[in-house]
Order: sequence, then C-alpha cells, then structure tokens
Amino acid sequence: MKVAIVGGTGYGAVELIRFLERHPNIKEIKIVSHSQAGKAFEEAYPHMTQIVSQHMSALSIEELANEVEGVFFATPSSVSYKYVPALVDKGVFCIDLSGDFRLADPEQYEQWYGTKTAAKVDLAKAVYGLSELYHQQIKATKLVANPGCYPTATLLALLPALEHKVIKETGIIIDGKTGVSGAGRSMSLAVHFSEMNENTRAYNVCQHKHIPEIERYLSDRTNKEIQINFTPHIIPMTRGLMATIYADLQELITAEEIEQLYRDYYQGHTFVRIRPIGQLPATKEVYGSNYCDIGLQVDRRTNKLIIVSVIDNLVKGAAGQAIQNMNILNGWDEQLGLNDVPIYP
Ligand SMILES: NC(=O)C1=CN([C@@H]2O[C@H](COP(=O)(O)OP(=O)(O)OC[C@H]3O[C@@H](n4cnc5c(N)ncnc54)[C@H](OP(=O)(O)O)[C@@H]3O)[C@@H](O)[C@H]2O)C=CC1
Ligand SMILES: CC(=O)N[C@@H](CCC(=O)OP(=O)(O)O)C(=O)O
Repeated sequence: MKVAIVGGTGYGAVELIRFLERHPNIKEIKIVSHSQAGKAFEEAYPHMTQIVSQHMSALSIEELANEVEGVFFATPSSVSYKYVPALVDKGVFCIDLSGDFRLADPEQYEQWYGTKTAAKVDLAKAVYGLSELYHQQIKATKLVANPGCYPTATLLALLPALEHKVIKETGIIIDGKTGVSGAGRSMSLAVHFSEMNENTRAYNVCQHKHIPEIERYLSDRTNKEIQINFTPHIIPMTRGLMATIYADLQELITAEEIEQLYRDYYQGHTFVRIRPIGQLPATKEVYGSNYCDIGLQVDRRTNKLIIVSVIDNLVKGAAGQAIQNMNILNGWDEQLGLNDVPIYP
C-alpha cells in the first residue's frame, strides 16, 4: 500500500516515517510539505540520510486521491478539516493526528481551540482512534480522529476502574507531565532552552484542549456526564508523558482485585501493560515504543486509587497509535510494524 503524510517536516511526521519505513504492508510513502515542497526530506532530517531518499511534494487533493490509499495528517489544529472530507469522499482513508475531529460539536471546538473552523465539518463522521477501546468502530470507518497524547494515557488508565464502578465519577484529578517534543518542532518562547532547562511549569490550567476530549470519552463509555480536573506540566525531557490520577474508591475492593480487573480488561491488548500492584511505571520504560504502562496503588487512609500511566507522547500518544489504527482499519494485525522494544536506559 502507498500512503501519504501531510505536515511532512514535523515531529509527528518523522515519527510516522520511522515506523512506516519498516512496515511490511507499506510499499511507498509520499511526504507532503507546505513549507519545504521540492526539498529532499533528508535536508530537513539528516538522520534519515540513505533511509528516506525522496523529495517532498506540495499538497494536492487530486494527486493524493489518485496516488495513495491513505493519508496521515500530522498538521497543527485547524488544517486537516479543510482537506479530509474531500479525500474521504474519494475513498481515501484519513488518520488525523490533530484535534480537528475529536470533539462533539463546533461550539465546543471553538471554545477550547479558540477558532470557528471546525464548524464547517461533520464531526459525527469521525471515529475516535483510541485503538483498544474503539476497535470495532475503527475497523468500519475511513476517518480516524487520532487521540491526543494526554487523553490516551488518561483514558486507558481510568476506563477499567470507571466502567466497573471501582471509583466514583466525581472528584477525579489528573496530574499530567510531558516532554518538550509534545509541543512540536517549531520554536516558541515556552520551549526555548533557557526557559525549559532546570525548570518545570504548569500550563493551560483549567483551559487545556484535552479537558473536553477526556470528559467526552469518559462520559461516552460510562453513559454519565463526567467532569475532571486536569493540570498539565512541561518538564525538561524530550519524550515521554505521565498521567498521575487520583480517584475516590467506591467500594471495598482489594488492591489485588483491582490489579486483576485491569489485567482482565486489557487481556489480548498487547500495547497496554499492567504492572503488579505498587510497581509504578516510569516514562523511560516505554521510550520509543507503542506501549502504555499502567501502575496502581491504593491509599487506604484516604480511600483513594492512585493510577500512574506512561506513554511515549510521539508513539502511543501520536504516530504509533495512528499506525495501530491504520492496521485495524485495514483488517491487518494491529501490531504490524510496531514491535519496537523500549530504548533503555
Ligand atoms: N508532538 C506530539 O507529541 C503530539 C502531537 N500531536 C498532534 O499532531 C499534530 C502534529 O504535531 P507535531 O508534528 O508535533 O507538530 P510540528 O509543529 O512538529 O509539525 C507540524 C507540521 O505541520 C505543517 N504545518 C504547519 N503549519 C501548517 C499549515 N498552516 N498548513 C499546513 N501544514 C502546516 C508543518 O510541516 P510542513 O511545513 O512540512 O508542511 C509542520 O512542521 C498536531 O496537531 C499535534 O497537536 C498529537 C499528539 C502528540
Ligand atoms: C508540551 C506541549 O505543548 N504539549 C502539547 C501536547 C498536546 C498535543 O500535541 O496534542 P494535540 O494532538 O491535542 O494537539 C500540549 O499540551 O498542547
């Protein structure tokens, strides 16, 4: 199969290429760039010298529809919505790494993303690409809204306990931490070395665009209106994301029973690894891989469940999950091309 990547010189794109280059069912990758069309890809990323030897193309919907069977959009928000509907109409599957198709309605998109653009598309046509939870729907669609990085780590961590009523639906607190690559390749003051190094900062408190995304899919899976508190932090590392979650336990259940419940919930889902109770995962333990590792602890004094969930933001949080979704959508083994072992130390 031949696929294309739009947003070719970004971090999401180069991570997609890292996996797609060795994917057994991908014969060719067309790289589309709006800023560097005509240039060799290895000029943008010299570490790809002799691995990816092609020139990047300008974006043409006609060309894409004639040449490829699927397109990954690794573009900033409010870009893909302009192109995806036309491609899907022409039978090309689209996997969008941005937030354009993740929310329920245009008003909500406008409120959290600060722009009206998504009002023009039919959000209901997209399937949310949290691979482990929406497998059947992904199989039957041509348009996948790939989840945000924090929602991926958070939803995978919370849903087993919430769906099984182990925890209360109110008072859930999510403390998020992420590396700088989460902000993409373009430069901004917030990711300037002097601002980042030896520093930690909470950002977008009560305003982060992932709040409505997390609430939407927690509510969808439980049929309850769930609200959460979420505070993201940027920390001085390149890759990695950790969500530390605090929730009130609902009933008398042992820590071992909770661990077993999580193991049963993710049985057969290779990319979610449940740790023995009390063994909490670290970001480096999933670095470069498509794993989400989940650790659990019970605080009997306060009757809280503490869940620690880690992913590589560029892999399970973006490109890896997008490829997992491509595999599912095409009826292939969902692990194809994604068997990388985490890089440690
Ligand atoms: N980084 C991460 O950890 C994660 C990122 N995402 C999402 O994935 C998407 C890509 O992120 P990431 O790769 O990190 O971001 P980058 O900023 O690194 O790359 C985005 C690329 O999109 C292209 N682009 C920029 N502006 C426009 C425009 N106006 N029109 C068309 N193309 C444009 C550029 O490539 P070119 O000039 O070559 O076209 C740019 O390099 C974003 O929506 C992001 O939110 C999701 C989860 C995690
Ligand atoms: C450090 C940093 O800025 N991280 C980004 C990660 C979000 C992201 O990339 O996800 P989307 O796909 O939803 O845009 C942020 O918090 O916005």
